[in-house]
Amino acid sequence: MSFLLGLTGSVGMGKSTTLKMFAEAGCDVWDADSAVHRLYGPGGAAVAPMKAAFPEAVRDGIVSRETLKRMIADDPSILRKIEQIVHPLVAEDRRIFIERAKSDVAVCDIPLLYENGYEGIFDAVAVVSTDPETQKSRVMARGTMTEDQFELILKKQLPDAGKRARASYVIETRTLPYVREQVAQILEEIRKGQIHA
Ligand SMILES: CC(C)(COP(=O)(O)OP(=O)(O)OC[C@H]1O[C@@H](n2cnc3c(N)ncnc32)[C@H](O)[C@@H]1O)[C@@H](O)C(=O)NCCC(=O)NCCS
Ligand SMILES: Nc1ncnc2c1ncn2[C@@H]1O[C@H](COP(=O)(O)OP(=O)(O)OP(=O)(O)O)[C@@H](O)[C@H]1O
Repeated sequence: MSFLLGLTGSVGMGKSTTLKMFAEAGCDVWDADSAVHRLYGPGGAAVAPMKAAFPEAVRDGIVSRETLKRMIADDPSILRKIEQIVHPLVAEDRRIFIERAKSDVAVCDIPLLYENGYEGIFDAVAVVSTDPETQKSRVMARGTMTEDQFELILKKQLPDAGKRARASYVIETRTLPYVREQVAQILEEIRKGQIHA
């Protein structure tokens, strides 16, 4: 069985970028946003239930994130309904990954790890973090969210300080080489701990 490391952090803090570095270091990795993409895509398990709940958001057999974002902008309470449909399906996808993971350390990137109370699944949790100005400028530079959407998502998330306080490890996502260094250090620590356990 793999040592299970949870990876989280607020929107735009650098989860996906950091997860890639864990993968490059030999870890089996899984991420919730990609699972949502698969579930919304052709043949995805979320397509039928989403079509039943939000017919206008499903076209040509796929869930349109653009339409969802417009709908959420008009009525923010819709996000909660989407979550009720999507989160159990994401949890099942994650369970299968964990069951099949083969590397000594396996990493799951979950944006809402603390908000949804998933801490207990993991042996340790790493939080990616940077200052709020960098965070916002990264999200805005991506051009996929308006400022209002960013603020709405941010409000739904446990503040960065709370995440840092609960973390086993905090990864400062200042520069890419520095993140790589911290990833190597964490893996070394985990592996040492396993050997001495
Ligand atoms: C709102 C949607 C349409 C936005 O799509 P978009 O392609 O622009 O963004 P993407 O999915 O890549 O998410 C970007 C980031 O937003 C944050 N985020 C997304 N959904 C949520 C949510 N329900 N609550 C808080 N933060 C969220 C996360 O930090 C995530 O990494 C989409 O995220 C969605 O359908 N969310 C509901 C499913 C969900 O809760 N996903 C979160 C992981 S399980
Ligand atoms: N350590 C870093 N140094 C410099 N830029 C970074 C670093 N980490 C991430 N970035 C940049 O910040 C942006 C957001 O990073 P990333 O997509 O990894 O964040 P995320 O937390 O997965 O975002 P989301 O919550 O929206 O899914 C990207 O454009 C990425 O290139």
